[in-house]
Amino acid sequence: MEILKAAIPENLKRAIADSDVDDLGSTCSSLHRFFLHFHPFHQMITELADPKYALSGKNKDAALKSKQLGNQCFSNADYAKALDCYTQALREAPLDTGDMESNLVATLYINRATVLHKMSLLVECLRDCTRALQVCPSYAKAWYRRGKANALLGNYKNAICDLNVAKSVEPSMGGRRQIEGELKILLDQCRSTTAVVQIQHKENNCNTVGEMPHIKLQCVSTPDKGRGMVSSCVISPGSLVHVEEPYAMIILKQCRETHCHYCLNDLPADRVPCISCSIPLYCSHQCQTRATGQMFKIYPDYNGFFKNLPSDLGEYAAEVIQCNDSEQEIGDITEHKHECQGVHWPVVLPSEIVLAGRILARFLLNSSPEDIINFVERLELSHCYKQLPSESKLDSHIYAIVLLYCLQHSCGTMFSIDEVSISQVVIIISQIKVNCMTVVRLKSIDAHGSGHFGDFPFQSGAHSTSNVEQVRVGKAIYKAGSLFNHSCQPNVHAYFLSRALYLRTTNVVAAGSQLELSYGPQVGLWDCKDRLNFLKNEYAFHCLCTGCSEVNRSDLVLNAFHCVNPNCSGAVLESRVLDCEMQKIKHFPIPDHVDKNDDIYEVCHHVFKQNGKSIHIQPGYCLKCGSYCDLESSHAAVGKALACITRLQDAILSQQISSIIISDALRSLKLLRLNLHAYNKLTAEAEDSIAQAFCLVGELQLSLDHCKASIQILEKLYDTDDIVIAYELVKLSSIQLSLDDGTAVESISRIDDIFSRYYGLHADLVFPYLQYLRREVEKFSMKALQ
Ligand SMILES: C[S@@+](CC[C@H](N)C(=O)[O-])C[C@H]1O[C@@H](n2cnc3c(N)ncnc32)[C@H](O)[C@@H]1O
Repeated sequence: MEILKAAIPENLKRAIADSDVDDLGSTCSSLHRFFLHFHPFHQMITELADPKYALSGKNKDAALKSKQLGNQCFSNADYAKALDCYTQALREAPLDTGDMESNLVATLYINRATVLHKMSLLVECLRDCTRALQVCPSYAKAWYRRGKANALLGNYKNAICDLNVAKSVEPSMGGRRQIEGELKILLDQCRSTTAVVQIQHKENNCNTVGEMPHIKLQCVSTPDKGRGMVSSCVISPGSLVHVEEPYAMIILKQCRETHCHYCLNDLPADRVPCISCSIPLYCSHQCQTRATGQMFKIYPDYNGFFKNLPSDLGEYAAEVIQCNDSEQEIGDITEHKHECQGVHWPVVLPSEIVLAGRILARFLLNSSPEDIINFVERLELSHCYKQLPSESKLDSHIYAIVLLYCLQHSCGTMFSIDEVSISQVVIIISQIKVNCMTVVRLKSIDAHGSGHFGDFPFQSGAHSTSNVEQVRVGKAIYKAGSLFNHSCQPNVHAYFLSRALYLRTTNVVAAGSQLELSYGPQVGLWDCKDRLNFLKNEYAFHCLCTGCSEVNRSDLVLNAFHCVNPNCSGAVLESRVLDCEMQKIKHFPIPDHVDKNDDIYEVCHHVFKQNGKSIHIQPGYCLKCGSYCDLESSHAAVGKALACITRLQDAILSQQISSIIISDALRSLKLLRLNLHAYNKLTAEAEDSIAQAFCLVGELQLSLDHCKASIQILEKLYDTDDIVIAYELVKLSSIQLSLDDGTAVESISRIDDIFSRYYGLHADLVFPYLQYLRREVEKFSMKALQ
């Protein structure tokens, strides 16, 4: 890409840098003309899109090599490695090798099932057996392995059926005898138990709870933020106001090996590869089918096989093999289909560009190629082309042309590549910048660094804090979701279940007020200046929300220094923050109305003694008492203290905490408290690190004290019932539980309240750790009763 960029003539680069939407026809056709005569461009497109260079295609030899490696690892009892090798082999193996009796894919599924069995992952083992049977229904070993897994799961009747089918299709006498022996044992076990009988064939399913929004929202035009969403009635906190499936979605590159490429949930151990290329991995055949439109089925007619079995067994076998097929519904998304030939471009191009390709492919699915002229208009998304920096305008021109050529190779000649189609894609790329949502998942992670999405991170009594982390897993365009504007003091919370976007109110929303979510920055997270810069760089707009236009305490104190007067609670600001805050202070409506108990009065009373618009304050002067503070020496002291805290954080990461490092950190904390405002976020972060360190060395009471100190500061920066506080309370409660401290009950009840307001009925699905916390509360109640 850099070669292309460097070769573009300067005057063309300038024209693109200065261009507005109306100029796109001319800039796009000039750049296109230039590339058509530039040999490296054609070479690049060939390497990206020609199936001849498809290194990510299926490859039987590579699959056999990976299989052999897997067999070696299995013999050495290295099951984790064997699992990886067989999965890799499944990624590489072509499905239809023509040989139904010893189909490579079926063999690989059974090899992997054997490993999963050894690892005690029986449900996963069962699913792999079923997959092997879907490719090769007469595979005796697969029925046998399935029977063994079902028996261990207590599904005795199914296990008996599996082994009976295995016996019917097993060609060797010795094999049949072995199965008979197993059957005898099973029949005895079955007689002595009243086991639950259930055909265990279900694939992984995407979790959802069927809650639907009941409130009707309207899209209105606003004077300062364009279109926005409002409700005509009052909405109470915790109400679900919007649910939507994405128009297009893409997994982030760093999650390709860990999350399903369709639903973005965690990949299970029995992950399923794409049928036609070696790139995506899915959590189930259901997701794979929805992403590619290809059914996992090569056996055209199972009936011949079923007919040879006794009728009851035939019915059973049919149900096992065909169950997933009947549940398949292929929507019109199939977003990987046009990328699925093992060619390079979907792997190499940035995620946003591949997402633009998915949007275009979906549009073309329901429209004729000439409609490309209306592509942007029909999508009805706002864009920011004019506001983009020069470099981004050039990049979007280059990527639009490259993407269109790649798509043309992959989809056939469905549209002509000219100034119209190129400028439409340039705008789509700028629409993605403004409208794309980052899909995140909550993860609980313990202080030792091991992460858990679904499980509970530690056993009660272990010394560990449990942190909540948000992990970015994908990017998506939600057409209606894009109509919600941003606020740094949002009244709506966005979260994702599988692919769906859920929006829930967190506060009371008055009738006619806008429903606004946060695009990332929030009051309490960063100060106003940082939020404005972030939104300008990432989304190309100047934020006009209440948080950025009206004075609030959090922005005044988050990065503030301490007044020289030790008893004064006033904030002292450096020029970077003061410039931004002064604008807000000058427009603060009625200073007389600031109540003495008001939290703003607490930190900047002096300012309001001055006269409205003529207010003048210098950096370094206390906003409450007017005293001067030498910020240079404060900066030096804070810098030294922070270096010590960073050393502590490194020691936590490498688990090399010494008493010297902790003592240094405690001295640094004192320095921070002396020099920084009492609600400065850096102090909260230092308190938090010290709490973690004390926890790791088993000093739980000290850990608890510092964790509480950190939360007390954060409660001043955020609302006390903000979700961020709930995440911090998760840490606090984990320490309280380790100490067997009954106040954990109060923390957990606060966590529960906040989570149900932010996630409603989905709280346990989004963060399963809550169930563990509630069980601990029950234990406390039981103890109290004894
Ligand atoms: C995802 S769109 C939201 C819907 C948009 N207002 C529309 O008319 O389509 C994001 C765009 O809305 C506008 N916007 C959203 N929140 C804003 C805010 N807090 N301040 C100013 N403009 C905002 C900006 O133009 C931004 O690029």
